[in-house]
Amino acid sequence: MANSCFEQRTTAYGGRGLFTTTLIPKDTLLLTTLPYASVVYRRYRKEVCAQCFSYAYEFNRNNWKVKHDFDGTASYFCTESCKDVWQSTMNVDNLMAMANAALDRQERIGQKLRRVNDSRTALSVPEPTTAITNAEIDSAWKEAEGRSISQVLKDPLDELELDTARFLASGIVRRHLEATGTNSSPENCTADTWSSFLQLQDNELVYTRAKPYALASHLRVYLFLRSALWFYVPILRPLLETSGTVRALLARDQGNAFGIFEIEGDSEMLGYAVYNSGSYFNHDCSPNVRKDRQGRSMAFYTSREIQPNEELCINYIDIEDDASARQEALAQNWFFDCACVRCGLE
Ligand SMILES: C[S@@+](CC[C@H](N)C(=O)[O-])C[C@H]1O[C@@H](n2cnc3c(N)ncnc32)[C@H](O)[C@@H]1O
Repeated sequence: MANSCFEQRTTAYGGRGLFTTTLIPKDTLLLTTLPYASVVYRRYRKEVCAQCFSYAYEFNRNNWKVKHDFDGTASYFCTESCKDVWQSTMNVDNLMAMANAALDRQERIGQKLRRVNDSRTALSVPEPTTAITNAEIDSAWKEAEGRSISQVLKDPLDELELDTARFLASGIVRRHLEATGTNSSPENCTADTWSSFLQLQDNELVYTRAKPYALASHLRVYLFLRSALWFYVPILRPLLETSGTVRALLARDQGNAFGIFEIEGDSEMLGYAVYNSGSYFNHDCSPNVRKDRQGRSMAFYTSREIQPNEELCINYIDIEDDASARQEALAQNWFFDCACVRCGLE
């Protein structure tokens, strides 16, 4: 749900931001948005509802009992109605269930191979250096695309890479449903589109320069995902034969995704999601907007009265910390120097 009391403009410090067009009272709902792509970490698969992200622990339960089983891979739900919504949105034609089962199967194959072969798959990536260029990144992806699809990685993915593969699968399925017009359910109609996803800031170069080792990891995830889905979910092949969709998802996941935290404690991170229209809120160490996860949706409210033409900002990090700790956290995890007024004054 968008609200006409604010609009997107270019900020003075670079990039786009959201600005008010009128005075907005405190506690006004500015936006409610659904994820374009998301993942519940696999270790929480039984405890977090795959549809509404409810955490069983917060309901004094060990796990959820409503299951959708496909080929030995189960998704868990807090209620039958959440399962029904998931079926009619993400799991149209059983696609998400097939993709998750294919990834689990591929993981088991990798684990078996590890027992007989301890070497790592050699990939052509540039030497880790802060001077990595777009051309070098392009050529590493091209080389990966040229690999045989049936070549199985010699070394299994780690837990983080497997969760990344699941995040990518959700984005690929969403893009497929949109492209084939199979997304007529109300949730899919209100969720953002692939073209709005592509408008998000692309952080591939800045991220690869900050964490050069991540490129090899991303290539491995692409090869794993491609061979897993190629044979078991062939309808998704057009989105996998080149790396374009996977690369676009990875480039925008970094720096735009929101953690899915438990509602009460806000300490346990259960997964993450990209909410396209929520990604235009810049960070401020004295924010005027708070975010509030409501099930699968993310809602944004004003936390004070806001004058016309003020920028609307949330906080990406803990704002109780002192200036140097805040700047360090933003540089390390978000790769930018904070341009907010508070940082300028402290
Ligand atoms: C989630 S995006 C926000 C929207 C973004 N400005 C855009 O044009 O798409 C986060 C990016 O916005 C910029 N940004 C956000 N808050 C900032 C701040 N306080 N100071 C400087 N740059 C900021 C950084 O480039 C950061 O990587």
